[in-house]
Amino acid sequence: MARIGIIGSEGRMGQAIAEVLAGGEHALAGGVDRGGDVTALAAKADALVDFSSPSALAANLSAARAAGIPVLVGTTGLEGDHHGALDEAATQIPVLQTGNTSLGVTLLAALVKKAAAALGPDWDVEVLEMHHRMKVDAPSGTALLLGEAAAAGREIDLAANIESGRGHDFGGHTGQRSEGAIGFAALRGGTVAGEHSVILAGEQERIVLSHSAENRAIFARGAVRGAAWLIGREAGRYTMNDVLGL
Ligand SMILES: NC(=O)C1=CN([C@@H]2O[C@H](COP(=O)(O)OP(=O)(O)OC[C@H]3O[C@@H](n4cnc5c(N)ncnc54)[C@H](OP(=O)(O)O)[C@@H]3O)[C@@H](O)[C@H]2O)C=CC1
Ligand SMILES: O=C(O)C1=N[C@H](C(=O)O)C[C@H](O)C1
Repeated sequence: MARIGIIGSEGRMGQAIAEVLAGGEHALAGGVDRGGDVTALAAKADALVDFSSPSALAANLSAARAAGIPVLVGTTGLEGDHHGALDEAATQIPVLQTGNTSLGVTLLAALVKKAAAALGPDWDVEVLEMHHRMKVDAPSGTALLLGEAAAAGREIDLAANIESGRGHDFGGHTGQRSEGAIGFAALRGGTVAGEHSVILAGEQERIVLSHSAENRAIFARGAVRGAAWLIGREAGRYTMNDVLGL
């Protein structure tokens, strides 16, 4: 039995993770939110899960390092310096950061990579996502993860090939699609837990690979499984593929 500490415990994901812990084999070590003492939480936990805010990441990583325990970071909207901090922390403790902890999306990313590699650059790739009205970052972490998978399949750099926000300024004339681009579109509304589609559009045919999250329990179960799996591992950066043996 592992003791899991939740950062962002009063949030939507924090509450979903606490529910999974209440009905499962691992225990809740405690939780913190904005202004809480993450160092004290880390001292009584075997692993931390962080579903809070990018601005909290540095303090959360410091607390995990000081306690010598692993951390699974599910927070999205991370930028380059956040990934630098994750790499740095991973020299000392096991770290897993992912935009989506579900089994379904982890498998979907593997399928997208395979499809993009097999179809080649003549097939245009567009990533479409929809989430609830409260979501603050776009594109979603999952959309970026799927875009990375397509880019890896094509052996190109995602950052250099992103095309997003077409028409968002209502300018009207956006120009043609850039050759080889990986496009992103984000919709927000209602209570949608998470919808993602990767559209591969070729000449006269189209493949759509999709995932629908019916509720947050799928992310919460993956987060608990991932955090427990990290305990006792060597320092380093891990992925959900490692956890699931994919
Ligand atoms: N990887 C995955 O599988 C998934 C990732 N996510 C991501 O997880 C994150 C949280 O999502 P969600 O639960 O819906 O968001 P919520 O806004 O519901 O919850 C975030 C929680 O974090 C707290 N928080 C904010 N700042 C800090 C801080 N500095 N230190 C500690 N706690 C803080 C908030 O407190 P307060 O209200 O006081 O600000 C709130 O309780 C998002 O980035 C989301 O995209 C979501 C689902 C799945
Ligand atoms: O904020 C959310 O709700 C979600 N965030 C993650 C993301 O950004 O992809 C995962 C999931 O789609 C729900």
